[in-house]
Amino acid sequence: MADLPSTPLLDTVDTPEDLRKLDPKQLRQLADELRAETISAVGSTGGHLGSGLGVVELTVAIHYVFNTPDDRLIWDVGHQCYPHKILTGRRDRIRTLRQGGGLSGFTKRSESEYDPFGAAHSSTSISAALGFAIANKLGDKPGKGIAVIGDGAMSAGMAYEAMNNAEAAGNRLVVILNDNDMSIAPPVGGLSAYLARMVSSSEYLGLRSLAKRAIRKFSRRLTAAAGKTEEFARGLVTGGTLFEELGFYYVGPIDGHNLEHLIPVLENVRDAEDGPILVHVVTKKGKGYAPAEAAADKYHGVQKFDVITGTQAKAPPGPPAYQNVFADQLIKDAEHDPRIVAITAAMPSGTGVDRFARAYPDRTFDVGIAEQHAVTFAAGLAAQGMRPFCAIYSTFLQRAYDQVVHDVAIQNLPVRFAIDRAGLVGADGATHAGSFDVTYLATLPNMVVMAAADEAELVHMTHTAVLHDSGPIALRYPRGGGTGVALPQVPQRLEIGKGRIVREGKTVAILSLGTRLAEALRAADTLEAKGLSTTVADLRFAKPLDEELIRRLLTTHEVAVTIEEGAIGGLGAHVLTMASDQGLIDAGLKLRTMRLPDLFQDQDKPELQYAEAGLNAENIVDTVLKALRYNEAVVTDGARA
Ligand SMILES: Cc1ncc(C[n+]2csc(CCOP(=O)(O)OP(=O)(O)O)c2C)c(N)n1
Ligand SMILES: CC(=O)[C@@H](O)[C@H](O)COP(=O)(O)O
Ligand SMILES: [Mg+2]
Repeated sequence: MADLPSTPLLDTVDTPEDLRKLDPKQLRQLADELRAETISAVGSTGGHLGSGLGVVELTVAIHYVFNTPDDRLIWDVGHQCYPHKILTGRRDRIRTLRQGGGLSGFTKRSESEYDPFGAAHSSTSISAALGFAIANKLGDKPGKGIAVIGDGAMSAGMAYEAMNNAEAAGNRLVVILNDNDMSIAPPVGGLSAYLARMVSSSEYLGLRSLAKRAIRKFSRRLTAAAGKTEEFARGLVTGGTLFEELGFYYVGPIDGHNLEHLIPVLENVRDAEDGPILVHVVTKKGKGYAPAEAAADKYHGVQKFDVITGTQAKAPPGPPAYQNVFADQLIKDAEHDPRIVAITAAMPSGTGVDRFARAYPDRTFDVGIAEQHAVTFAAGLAAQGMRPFCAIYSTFLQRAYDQVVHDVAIQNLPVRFAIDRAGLVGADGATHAGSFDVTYLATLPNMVVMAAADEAELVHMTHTAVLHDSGPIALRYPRGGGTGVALPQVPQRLEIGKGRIVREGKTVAILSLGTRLAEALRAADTLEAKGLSTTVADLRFAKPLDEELIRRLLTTHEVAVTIEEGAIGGLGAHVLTMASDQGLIDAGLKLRTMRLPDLFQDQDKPELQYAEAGLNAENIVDTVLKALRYNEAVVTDGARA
């Protein structure tokens, strides 16, 4: 393990109360030590780094100036909150970040009173902070709502819905816009260009013009306070802003790494009688760590790394990642079909859309963090005869559900949903798990839902989706690398609603959807060894079901088990409904469904998460044996209990 950094001042600070006892002159040293500790911790765990490094000074300043936890501090997304965790009583566990049983990589209410609101999906902070502010106002309790939101997160509609409604909070609401001119990838769109213009065109005002302007903007108290400090003067920009039009007092742009600017400005904002106030802070993603500052992604999310060199641990060479298999097939299809376009909502590399963009820049659209818009935009494209692929993580597509139903499914428009990160995702935990897409999509009329069992299947499904023009279609696949099967040279067009038999048996039927197929096959080996002849089917489609195949399996086997990487209400529920509707269980068939448990699973290694979920080969065997009321010992002898 690398040497731990020397942090004599940070060692004296366990909570913000300790921090607030320091002399302002000590804060620079504290920030430097906090940064070193953050780098050291993430070096040993991996995780989100660049965003946290960019808000080290801001974290120190906010806790120094405001009265947390009574002032309710909400970090948007929460991926930048590691320095905050270190300062709020969790330093002793900071090297457990994102590990099983350890600290979450995001803010989490159950972890600390300094995390008043859990996050991980973006752009919720202003709404939540407004809720806290209004509740305190109505309850006559002290405490503001403070939202820290990034420029990337500011691209989502929710942020504007909240600002549009914020006036009632008055000075109880403070929004700090952390503008580092980066999302996960470089930011896109008009808002980003607007912020860039504001930053590049701003001039620091002299004290006199500040006074004039401040009289116009703020109450007398704030004006008087502001007049005392040249630093505050530097923080105000001339001219109206979009935020002012929305009813906020705008302060900024401010250098977010300069504590001598930040502290007085935040003190004035804290003491302002009017509001709500938006403070525009300019920071650098990856600040203070050369390898991060130099990286194209500013070290947004990293593997464990060597702190001295910044070299990240390399994953051992293995099969290609699912998102790249998807993108590469789409690129091949797009060669012959100019109607194919790809859409990402601020996740170009995670979804493989960056590869598509390199091949077809004009046919690629990064819409920013705007999943709802992405889906309706795709619906418009589809209605006009294009073949749009909306590549969105399962968890983030949740946000666009109404658009999926209302704009796509009801109109039966051929939008293609490439649903990445389906199933359990590991270190990001419950907020990012792709547990619900089969449930929420397969319930919709017109929708076709496919799940790839391996990367070869993903090639076929991508190609099938390209050619499916009669309505919406979704293909889902997990995070990470494939199974290592050979990729097909020629992709097949799959027949919609038709599964395949992978292994034929007589007594037990395992009906698998998605990448649990490998576990189903392992289970079949064990069952065969116990004398139970086992069929394994890869259903491929959760909707429409292959009713013919399912009926055959359910009527010719003694026990049937469905298995999937999704929550209740998915494949199992649909098979059960079909079996019940068609009277297939009346004659005594033993039908069992295996799916994710009805709880939000915390972060861990994916294989341990699946073991905890009870979706491994051993669990399948166990389910079958229990269904057949076999006694293991008797089974081994080949006799029935
Ligand atoms: C609804 C939603 N979509 C996508 C993401 C994935 N995501 C996490 S952080 C991030 C970039 C955020 O950029 P910004 O708010 O500027 O914060 P920074 O990382 O620059 O500090 C994205 C796209 C998410 N968390 N939530
Ligand atoms: C914070 C956030 O939402 C993303 O950074 C997410 O952690 C990315 O996950 P992947 O690593 O699966 O792309
Ligand atoms: Mg940003």
